[in-house]
Amino acid sequence: MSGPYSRGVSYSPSESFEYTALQFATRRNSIEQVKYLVESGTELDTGPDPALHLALRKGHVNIAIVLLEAGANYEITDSNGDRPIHIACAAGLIEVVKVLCALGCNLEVPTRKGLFPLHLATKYGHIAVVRCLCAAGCNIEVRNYDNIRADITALKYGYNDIAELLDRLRASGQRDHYARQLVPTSRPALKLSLRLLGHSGVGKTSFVKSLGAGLFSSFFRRSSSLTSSKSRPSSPINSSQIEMDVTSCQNSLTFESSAHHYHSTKGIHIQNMDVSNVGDIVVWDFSGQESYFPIYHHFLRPSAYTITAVLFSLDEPQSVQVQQVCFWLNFLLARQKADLPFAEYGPIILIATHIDLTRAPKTQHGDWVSSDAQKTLETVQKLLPHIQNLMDTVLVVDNNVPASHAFKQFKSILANIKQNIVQQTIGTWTGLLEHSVSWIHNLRTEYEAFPVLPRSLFDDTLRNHINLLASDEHIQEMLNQLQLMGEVHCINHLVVLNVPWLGSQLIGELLSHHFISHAREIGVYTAEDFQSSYTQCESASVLELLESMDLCVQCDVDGEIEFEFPIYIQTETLKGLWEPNDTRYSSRNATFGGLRFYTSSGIYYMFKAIFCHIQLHLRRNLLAVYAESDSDLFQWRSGSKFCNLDLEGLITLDEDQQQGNQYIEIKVRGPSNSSHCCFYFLDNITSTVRKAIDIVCPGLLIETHILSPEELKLYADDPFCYSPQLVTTAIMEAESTLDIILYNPNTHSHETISQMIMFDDIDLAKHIQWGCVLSVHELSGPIKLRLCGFLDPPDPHGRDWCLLALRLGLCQKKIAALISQHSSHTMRLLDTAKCTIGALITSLHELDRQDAEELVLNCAPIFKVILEHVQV
Ligand SMILES: Nc1nc2c(ncn2[C@@H]2O[C@H](COP(=O)(O)OP(=O)(O)OP(=O)(O)O)[C@@H](O)[C@H]2O)c(=O)[nH]1
Repeated sequence: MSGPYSRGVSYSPSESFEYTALQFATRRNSIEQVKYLVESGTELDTGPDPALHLALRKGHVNIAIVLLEAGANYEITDSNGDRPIHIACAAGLIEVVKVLCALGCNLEVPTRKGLFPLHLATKYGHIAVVRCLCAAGCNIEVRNYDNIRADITALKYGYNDIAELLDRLRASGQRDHYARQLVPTSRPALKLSLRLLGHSGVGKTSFVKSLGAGLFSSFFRRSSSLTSSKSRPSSPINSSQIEMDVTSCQNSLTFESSAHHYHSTKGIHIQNMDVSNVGDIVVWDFSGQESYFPIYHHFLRPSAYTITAVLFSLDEPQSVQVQQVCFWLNFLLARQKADLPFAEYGPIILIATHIDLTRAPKTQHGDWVSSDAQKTLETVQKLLPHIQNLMDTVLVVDNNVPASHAFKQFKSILANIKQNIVQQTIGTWTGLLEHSVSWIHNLRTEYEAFPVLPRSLFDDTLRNHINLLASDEHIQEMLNQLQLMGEVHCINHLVVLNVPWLGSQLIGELLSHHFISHAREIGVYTAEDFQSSYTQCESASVLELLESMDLCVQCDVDGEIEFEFPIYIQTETLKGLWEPNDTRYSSRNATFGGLRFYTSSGIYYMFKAIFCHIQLHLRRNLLAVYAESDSDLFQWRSGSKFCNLDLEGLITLDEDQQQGNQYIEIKVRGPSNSSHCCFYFLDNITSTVRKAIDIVCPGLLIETHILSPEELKLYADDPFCYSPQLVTTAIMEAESTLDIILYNPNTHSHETISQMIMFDDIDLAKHIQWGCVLSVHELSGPIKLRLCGFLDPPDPHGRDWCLLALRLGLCQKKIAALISQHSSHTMRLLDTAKCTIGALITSLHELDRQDAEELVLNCAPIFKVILEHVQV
């Protein structure tokens, strides 16, 4: 064995001993077998080299932990005279050291050579292990058989950081204090967050002001509103355009910024607020202005400690209210991974504002009654049945009357939520967290000009000022808590110390309509150019932060460093980008192919906020994958052209006038006999686009439609799109996939599946796996979530998850095991069922669940590309 095992604790396993099944399984790293043997009660500590020691020698951490949890003896030595703690410390197996310390293992025993666990960790430079041992109370004064302390060992082997740590621990005499700080207390760590979403002008900021208003200021707000009510903003939705039937796919959501007569929120306004009867909460007021949407995903992660309020104005027609609410619920859902337990997503409440501008009646107690608000809630519930955490109540407010019953009701809802989740937070509050809150406060002053620290500097500073023994995990856990409390915001390797500054000053300015309209048309800046446009902070630091937020990408253009900001690109479509008369692609055998991404029905206007991220990832892809080859990427507003040798790809954001929805189109073309290259080229672009969508909107449902290659070749303005439902149904019904032909109503001709997907090269079939033969486990989280919405509620004819489970071949016992109070039955079924997507579609069809069947047909992958090692 190489590495520290052989050097640190020299080891020669006893040859004469015959291994047990457990030892064999351990050596082979077969965790399943180890678990099986442990569960069947096998002897754990047999022989001179017990399984636990063997696992550690081999570095099989998971097996070692299984054995420890099963009760393996951790205080015995192996044939070499080493205990598990010796082997783990020498090898730096921090996870095992943590478990051993938690079990109370003896840390003051030397190896045969007289090295203590602390000496071993020190000798091999494992500072995390040293911290863990010190926090667990090991003796830092202990000397080995040569009378040498561990800090001297550290110096001898060149680990000055460890030597300094041990020195400081000895000098400060604070070791016990540090250790105590890391222990969770029974104090709840809860600080509720309130997020407000909604179109511009619906009254989010006014709601927050009223929520925070005391009795005296309530009077003031009321009287000032009476004088200002005439200056209510014109709605950002042009009502005259809107004649929407919410059941149809036509829609008219618009975000055109009108000249507001009020002070519209810039970016995200984040503030701490002390709400009477609730306590401290953090309020996140998200501006309704569209230019800020591209960064909201950073701040809309799921959290059980957050309530999200979606506001709408009763002054709008009801169809517009429904459409706006659906937009924001879909917006939120799209930005949250769909695979967490329901309890991880905080509740969502609808708030109807501007009731005072309607003719709604009041009760005798002076409370408003609005059947419109109730109708909007009910319609939304019907349209989006899968949103499980939408509260069954809608609050009706006149934002100018903070003392009204509605605000009291909202406060009591907040207090209830807080009460319900307070138990979950027990065990998260530590002395480290407590000290950090005030420390960060001071740090903010120190870094006032630019309150951002790289994570490594943050960790070092925290250890130097607060706790020398805090491990990376302690700090991570503490940062998670601080982030929930709105004290910091972590983006990749950066820690932002002042979150309100990030939301309002930085983002609020750089993504404001004003800044964007004055930005450079081509969206490219050098650091100096950027500095002259944004003078508030030093440009290098800001650019680093913006790059980690995926707002810009750094490029080296002939030795000069430039930053491309897709969000600022305003250049209109370049002429001559996709010329039919380009001779390379005009021969009869030239190759064409493409597809469109649509959002699933009922979800509108999601792509605009994502498209700048797609452009950013296309640039990164070019730099990472195609840097060496003859490639180029041209980008303009709503489009990119990617060229590699003779292949060309066009990626655009377009709007379907008929459907009233946006889509992303990707098409590629190549010269004669380039099918193979085109196929992988298209796959590379498609994967890059999907990656960007998944990063921004991991919960978004996407449909992939295939464009008619024949019409692409003819440069048709609006080529026919074969829907995923059409293609997958044909694949499932066909005897042989390659025989499939589909009718194109535009050209009145037929196209084969090979033409549509494989650039007419049948050989490529071996690089494809059809979607219907993939396992159901490959269905994306959002599809599964929708299926839960369809199949969880009991069906009057029994056509729900239960019958589906029967059809998928599960026995009664297994079906009974799917029933759970805490998670969706359908989700559990989809996670356990061992069947293909095709079998699921067939079963749903047989069950006559057209809704669920269509969903899977439309959103499941049509095919998956098996990647080759050598690509274009
Ligand atoms: N009459 C009446 N006016 C309201 C009500 N709520 C808000 N307003 C007015 O509507 C205007 C816009 O309100 P804001 O609270 O700033 O809107 P917002 O949702 O924060 O808008 P953005 O910051 O642009 O996203 C202001 O002039 C408010 O005084 C309400 O319930 N009744």
